[in-house]
Amino acid sequence: MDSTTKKVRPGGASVLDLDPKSTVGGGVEDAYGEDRATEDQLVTPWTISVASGYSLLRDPHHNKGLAFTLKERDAHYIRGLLPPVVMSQELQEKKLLHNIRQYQLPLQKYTAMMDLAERNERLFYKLLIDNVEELLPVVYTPTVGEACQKYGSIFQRPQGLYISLKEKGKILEVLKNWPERSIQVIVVTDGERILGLGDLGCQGMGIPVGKLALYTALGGVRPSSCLPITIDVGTNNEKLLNDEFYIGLKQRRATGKEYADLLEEFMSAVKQNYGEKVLIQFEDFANHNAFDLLAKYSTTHLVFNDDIQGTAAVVLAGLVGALKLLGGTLGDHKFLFLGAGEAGTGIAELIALEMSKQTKAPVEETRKNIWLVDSKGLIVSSRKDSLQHFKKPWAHEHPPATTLLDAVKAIKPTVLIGTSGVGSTFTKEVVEAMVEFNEVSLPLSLSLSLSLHKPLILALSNPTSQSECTAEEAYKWTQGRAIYASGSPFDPVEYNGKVHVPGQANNAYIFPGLGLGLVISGAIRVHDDMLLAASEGLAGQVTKENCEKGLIYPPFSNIRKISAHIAANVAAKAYELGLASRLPRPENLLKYAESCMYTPNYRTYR
Ligand SMILES: NC(=O)C1=CN([C@@H]2O[C@H](COP(=O)(O)OP(=O)(O)OC[C@H]3O[C@@H](n4cnc5c(N)ncnc54)[C@H](OP(=O)(O)O)[C@@H]3O)[C@@H](O)[C@H]2O)C=CC1
Ligand SMILES: CC(=O)C(=O)O
Ligand SMILES: [Mg+2]
Repeated sequence: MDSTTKKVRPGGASVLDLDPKSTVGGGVEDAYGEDRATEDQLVTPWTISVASGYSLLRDPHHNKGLAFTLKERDAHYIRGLLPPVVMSQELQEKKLLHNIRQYQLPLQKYTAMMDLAERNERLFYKLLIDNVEELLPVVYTPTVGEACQKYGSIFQRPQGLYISLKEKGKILEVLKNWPERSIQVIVVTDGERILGLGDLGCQGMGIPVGKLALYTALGGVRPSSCLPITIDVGTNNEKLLNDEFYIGLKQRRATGKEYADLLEEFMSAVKQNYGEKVLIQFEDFANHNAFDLLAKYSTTHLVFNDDIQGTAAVVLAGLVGALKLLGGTLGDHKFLFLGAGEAGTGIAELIALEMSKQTKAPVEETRKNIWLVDSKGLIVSSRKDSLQHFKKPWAHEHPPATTLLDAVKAIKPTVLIGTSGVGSTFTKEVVEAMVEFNEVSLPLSLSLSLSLHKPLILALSNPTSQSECTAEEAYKWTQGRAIYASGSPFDPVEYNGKVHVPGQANNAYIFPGLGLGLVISGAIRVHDDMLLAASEGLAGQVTKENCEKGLIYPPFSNIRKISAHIAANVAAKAYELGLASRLPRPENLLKYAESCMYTPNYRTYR
């Protein structure tokens, strides 16, 4: 396509014919009823291209395949380009689901879904939304992990923007090459810590693509306003460096000033190109960059780190859900983490903050109920000098413990949380120890003494291969007593005649609704209280019926409703804090959030 030419469809309609119906993103509906950028946003070299005929069938944003009516086929020059049948979107969906179910391998299903997204965007989202529990594991964890590992060989077409060291000095130009102008959410990775799979370099692109698919499907953010970006500063993955088919820069990772300068140019270019209300979600950066980037840009940009903050909000909501089963308050519990990186310390800090709000005790006090273990053992004060800054607040006075089992025996936690990225680390001995002392130590109130027989075990590491223990192991080793949730999904487990349904503690519950709330309120900064608001929004959706089934999270099948509640809570907090720029404040934020959500049903083309 000639990007400098305004395209006019054969019928004569051009961008000037558009019906200027305003939308949340400040866009308008185009001649097909799709949301596009307004004319004043269309600074050269962008134009709106209005496809018709053959090219319309190849435009995933507008293509409806066999669902084009005969009238539409005439009006848009596609009669004869399709077989004669006209099929409803529902029937197309049924056919595709049937096809996808025929594939044996998850990666085949993933590829089929991605092909569909590239062919017919609305059908992709309809299929995903209507079958979210079945298809989430296909487009997201665990399959997206395998897709990233094989990303170079799977994909023919780019699904996002690649910004490498070669683009230094030209990042603004690169952003302008993206065909959509009205961007509201960017998910960016540098591929250094992809799930628990390590450094996958440029192949990490599967993660921003997957996360943004969930922004749309789960949170209702328009697909055209989502932009996946991978920053390629090299990779330290020897296998990739030696792979002749590797798609990224074949050099070791840039660090220090070179890295910081590229990121600085990127962040400035984003703000310059899209304004200050574009949300930038940092995803799967290694912790030696993640904390610094968040600290540096959270005062100047609308940024959040999903691994540190989104995960924290989802886990806090799960704990509130678990308290409905266990009784007591957060302060009655003792938490032990395996893994003291982004997820571990992020969750720990939000729990401490919430406890501090509840008890009015200083956060330095509430942190004392929370303990973390890293690759060198329990984090204690005698290690303080050699600890990274994000671990230091957790270095309590205590004798050292080298193994997790020793730490569990010493600390006697009621809640065990895995955020290490290493699979099978919650061994039988560790899990049995959790049961043992939860039975014998009844230190707290009488109301808790009975319920503490249920240890809470969260194995958050992704993908499934890195899970600290499986659902089956957790239920078996605790004789069915554990309350268990994992980062990647597990099937229900039957133990001693009872079916146990594991929860999925994944930040996918939070970021789509959080992002929607930020977008609809025109928030200019992310504040910790918004994370608490998001977490409350999720926890509030756990019903009595869920509790009776032992669930600490509501089912993903309700996720659009859940996201709307999270968005409303986050937006309300943004207004309360004076960080919302969309004025006047809508009176009913829940209704407003719902009304803003993208729905993938086909539109009738004029
Ligand atoms: N469920 C969800 O929603 C989410 C899950 N995650 C998952 O959590 C995992 C960790 O992510 P993240 O926190 O960002 O990673 P980080 O690299 O920031 O942290 C990993 C931590 O685990 C520790 N660790 C590594 N190996 C061991 C070991 N054998 N024994 C004890 N500790 C160990 C590391 O120790 P040291 O510091 O000494 O190196 C580090 O503290 C990943 O698998 C990721 O997929 C992440 C975000 C969200
Ligand atoms: C879920 C997620 O963000 C992670 O595993 O990194
Ligand atoms: Mg992540």
